[in-house]
Amino acid sequence: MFRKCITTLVQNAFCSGTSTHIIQEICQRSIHNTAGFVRPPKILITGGLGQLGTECAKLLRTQYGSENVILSDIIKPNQAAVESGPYIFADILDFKGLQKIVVDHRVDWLIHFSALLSAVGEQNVPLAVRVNIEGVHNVIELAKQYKLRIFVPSTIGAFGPDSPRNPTPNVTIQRPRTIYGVSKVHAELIGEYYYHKFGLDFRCLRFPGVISSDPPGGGTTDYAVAIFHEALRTGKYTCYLKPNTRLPMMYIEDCLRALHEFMCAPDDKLKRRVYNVTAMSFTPEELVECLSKYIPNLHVNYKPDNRQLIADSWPQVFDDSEARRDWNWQHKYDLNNLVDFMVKDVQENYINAVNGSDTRATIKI
Ligand SMILES: NC(=O)C1=CN([C@@H]2O[C@H](COP(=O)(O)OP(=O)(O)OC[C@H]3O[C@@H](n4cnc5c(N)ncnc54)[C@H](O)[C@@H]3O)[C@@H](O)[C@H]2O)C=CC1
Ligand SMILES: CC(=O)[C@H](N)C(=O)O
Repeated sequence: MFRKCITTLVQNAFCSGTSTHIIQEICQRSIHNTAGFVRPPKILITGGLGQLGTECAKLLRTQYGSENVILSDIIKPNQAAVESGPYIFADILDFKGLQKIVVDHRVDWLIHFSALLSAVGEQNVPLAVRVNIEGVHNVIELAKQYKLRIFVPSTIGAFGPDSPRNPTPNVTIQRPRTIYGVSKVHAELIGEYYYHKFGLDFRCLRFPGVISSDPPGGGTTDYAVAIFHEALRTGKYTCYLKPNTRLPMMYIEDCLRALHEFMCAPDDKLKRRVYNVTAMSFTPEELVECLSKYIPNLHVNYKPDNRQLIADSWPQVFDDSEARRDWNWQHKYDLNNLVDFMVKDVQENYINAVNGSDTRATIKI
């Protein structure tokens, strides 16, 4: 089906004189074997039951078919995850186990989401070293051996107190002070090294705080998700960052579209293997002001904890002009429509589904 579709698209594109970049894009998104057979890529997502993985699988399954996107993690999936497509156990620290999956499922693309985020990483440094550094060694080596295209996300957390913070360009001083940041700089550099040394098709985007209604995994930017759940449930929220802490952020839909567009971008468009991407920057008090339009009596107080130190060392405004220039990255969501979408999503899928009306704040939708 996909093969037919691609062939027709390519033929139509040629017949109608469609520009070569569309033909190139179609070709980038499909796999050719020696007989010229065209099929969709088989994609393995590691850490697939986390905040980004589940949504990423949904997007890629609509593009390439459910059976072509394999979700993996070390945690027990819920019913929805099992029903939505293939799910398998894969521990990122088990090289042979990963090797078997790649071979058995004839994987072409690897999207590597397994990680310990910034706040939980500080609480268990040895585990963060293993999962975030050893895990990256495993997937990079695997991708080299089996000639996979590999995506590894990096983060604003790959910068530190010596980096310029407003704006933070693509190439500048990094020197992060969290194990999470150190592990992400390591991933960026080893990926670039494998690209130059072995021709590995390594692709990496540095994401800002990603906002979705799914529970976040223990990062410094989590307040921007938690506030929706708490405020819509109780009308109150206690924020662990100071009200004026500015951080770059992005709505999940933009984040995953960036990932997909970047994975499909023709190689000759990419001047780097690692790009900054972002959509907006805001502070907790700016988010609260926006959210107050939906929850007029919203009460937020501020009790900064050790995540404040981390946030104070991160970029405030992220410069993603190189991604915009090279592969035409464009965000869609700003603060206002992000809040609009989040309020509806959390209200419909979490609050209404779980709570009785007595515990809910008064919402104006
Ligand atoms: N969520 C965000 O705001 C941002 C995320 N990122 C990156 O995106 C990736 C995904 O992030 P999230 O989904 O938010 O993280 P998450 O914490 O929600 O999910 C990470 C997943 O990794 C899995 N994992 C842990 N140890 C593992 C192991 N030994 N083997 C296999 N899987 C294991 C966990 O079970 C979890 O499901 C991470 O690499 C993160 O650094 C980058 C920037 C921002
Ligand atoms: C920005 C990130 O990488 C993540 N959300 C975190 O706060 O650790």
